[in-house]
Amino acid sequence: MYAKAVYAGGVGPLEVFHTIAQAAAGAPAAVACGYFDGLHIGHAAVVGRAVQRAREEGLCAGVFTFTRAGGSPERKAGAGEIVTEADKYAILDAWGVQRVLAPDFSEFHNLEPEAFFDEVLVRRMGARVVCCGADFRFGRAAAGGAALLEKLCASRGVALEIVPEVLCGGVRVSSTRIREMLAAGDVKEAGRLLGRAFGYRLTVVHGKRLGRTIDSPTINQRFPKSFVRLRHGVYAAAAVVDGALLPAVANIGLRPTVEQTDAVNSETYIIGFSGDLYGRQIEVRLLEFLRDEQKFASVDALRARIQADARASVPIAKAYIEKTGK
Ligand SMILES: Cc1cc2nc3c(=O)[nH]c(=O)nc-3n(C[C@H](O)[C@H](O)[C@H](O)COP(=O)(O)O)c2cc1C
Ligand SMILES: Nc1ncnc2c1ncn2[C@@H]1O[C@H](COP(=O)(O)OP(=O)(O)O)[C@@H](O)[C@H]1O
Repeated sequence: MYAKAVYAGGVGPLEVFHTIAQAAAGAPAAVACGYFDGLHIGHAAVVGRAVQRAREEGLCAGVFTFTRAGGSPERKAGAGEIVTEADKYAILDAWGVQRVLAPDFSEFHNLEPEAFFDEVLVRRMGARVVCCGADFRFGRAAAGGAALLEKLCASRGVALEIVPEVLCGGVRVSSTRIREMLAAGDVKEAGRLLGRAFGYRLTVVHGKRLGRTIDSPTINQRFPKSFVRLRHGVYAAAAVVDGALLPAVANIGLRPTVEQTDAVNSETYIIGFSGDLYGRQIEVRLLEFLRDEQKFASVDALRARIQADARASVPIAKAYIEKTGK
């Protein structure tokens, strides 16, 4: 695993450290803390406060988060990830974050809360300001909460901002709520809680070379094993190619008409596009659920249905592209 990566974009290059041990002692910073799966509008409020405090006080805008390959806090066990790790950094970058420390959970889960605060937040991240949500837990066995954090911040001269919960429809915005919506195919509602359309940027891999023969070439993308569960079926979609948003239609599922597999595939026909996208990272955004995946009696029936799906998607995708502007 690489220790440090630099992403371009945002206000400057974003530095990402993947181990605590290799993160050099940081410049004075305002640090947002959390797992931040999905980077929804509640997370945007917490990270946004750190970015704003950093700008006002001449500090570095930092985020402490973590990965879960080697273990997971109990309350997050088994929950699929709403954003891939790479997308998480890209979004934080766009939000104006400059420095991320994202070790694996296994590297710090045994630290006592005081050690976590002093060694990780203050020394490695240079925290002068800490921003988190009211339910932030830290330290071994999640022993530390807001009250202890307040005490530690006060005794070390660190400012603390506990950012109030963000509500949508009177209910707290949460990653759990978004996962439930995605499992039900409700990508529109999930998009409301995310503050952007739900999507993923993944590498385009080779498929069966069948799409091109039925007038609907599709980019095939494989979800990471840890990814959130999506309702299988066909979605109105948009794809980002060379910075342009294009109307598309996507099938998420197992393609029972042409295959027997348990590997979930994302296949997207980009309407009106032609070109070679193999090996590229392409972002697909799901806008609206159209229908369930079906096993068709013939490839001809599948071909006709995909053309009808594309026609159904176009007005939805065009309206989205017009509204989003790019
Ligand atoms: C809009 C759309 C809808 C689809 N719906 C189904 C479906 O209901 N059932 C199915 O078995 N495959 C479905 N597929 C997947 C096709 O089987 C697949 O795209 C086609 O076989 C081409 O495969 P290839 O990309 O490997 O060449 C759909 C694909 C698209 C783009
Ligand atoms: N309009 C389009 N939408 C999606 N992919 C396209 C389009 N036009 C060309 N392509 C290219 O064709 C490939 C898909 O063709 P297809 O016959 O479905 O083959 P595969 O078996 O690799 O899915 C894509 O990976 C991409 O490189």
